[in-house]
Amino acid sequence: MTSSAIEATGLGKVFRRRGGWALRDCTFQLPAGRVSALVGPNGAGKSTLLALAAGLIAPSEGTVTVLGGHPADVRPRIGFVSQDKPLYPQLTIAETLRMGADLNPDRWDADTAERVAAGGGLDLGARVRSLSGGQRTRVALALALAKRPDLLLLDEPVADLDPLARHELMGTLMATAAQYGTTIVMSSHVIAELEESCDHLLLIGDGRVRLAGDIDDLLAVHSLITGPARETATGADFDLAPHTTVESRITGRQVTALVRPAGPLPAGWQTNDLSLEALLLAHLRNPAAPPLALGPASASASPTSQEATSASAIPQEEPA
Ligand SMILES: Nc1ncnc2c1ncn2[C@@H]1O[C@H](COP(=O)(O)OP(=O)(O)OP(=O)(O)O)[C@@H](O)[C@H]1O
Repeated sequence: MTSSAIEATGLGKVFRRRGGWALRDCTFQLPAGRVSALVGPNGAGKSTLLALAAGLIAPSEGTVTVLGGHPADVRPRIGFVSQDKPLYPQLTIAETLRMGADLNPDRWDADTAERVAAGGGLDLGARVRSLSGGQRTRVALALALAKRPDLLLLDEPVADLDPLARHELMGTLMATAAQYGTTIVMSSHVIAELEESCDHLLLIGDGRVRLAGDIDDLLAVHSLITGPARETATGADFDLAPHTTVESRITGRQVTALVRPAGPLPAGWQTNDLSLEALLLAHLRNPAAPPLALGPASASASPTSQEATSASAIPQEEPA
């Protein structure tokens, strides 16, 4: 069975001044040694979730266990790159890296720190305050990677990098994960990027878990289907019961739908290729679609497409 790097139970966070829940009733497990994508619309609670896992803020309710312990106790084993990448503006890059080495004497990888920071032609003597947003990101990633963390939490890590830097640093991240078995959890709005690098998904919306599981398993339990609409006195219609419909659209006499099949599809319906992007966009467009969390059992044993169409392959479907 896959062990968990992050395990949350009923996790919630409310920021008192505003009074609203940034995160509510989140229960999920993110597997160790894998690369997980954290996705959700603006304000969904992704940064809040990563800050809770990094031990920077405390939950208002529920618990989060990280690397088997309390986040604050395992902080030396966590690398965290937050969205605002806080660095000391008056220090040079070289001084920043020295500070990283001083703070992490037992784990520091000076070669990695210099290689990542100096990539893209950056002068290590430059002051942090003179750096562009993307250059600061490079320094923040150098600090996080040089710590040789067991868990890397990255909040939109490449959003402000140019295409070459993005390619280079994503390659470095993936190589690190492969070489050291580092668990990576990264939030991003760029689905194509996540599709290339991640094998596990956590989609949150409105502070709650909407979709969780191995990406291959999640794709296997959904089908993008097209079929004929019925002519009725009031217009075109269709009935996809007993399948769970995430999204449907009628164009002329044809219906296109993303469903979680609960058995064989109706005669005359075709199944089309489903990409991660199509799966995510359909869930993002339909926040009322029933949430689905595939547990670790399905992560270690991917369902075949036939098993995936049976109700038993959809273990934790909940009402919307
Ligand atoms: N320090 C804070 N004080 C008050 N409210 C906060 C604070 N941090 C976050 N929030 C609120 O919590 C909710 C979730 O915010 P969060 O930054 O976690 O979302 P996000 O998914 O990371 O969004 P984005 O994709 O825009 O970065 C939002 O409504 C936000 O306004």
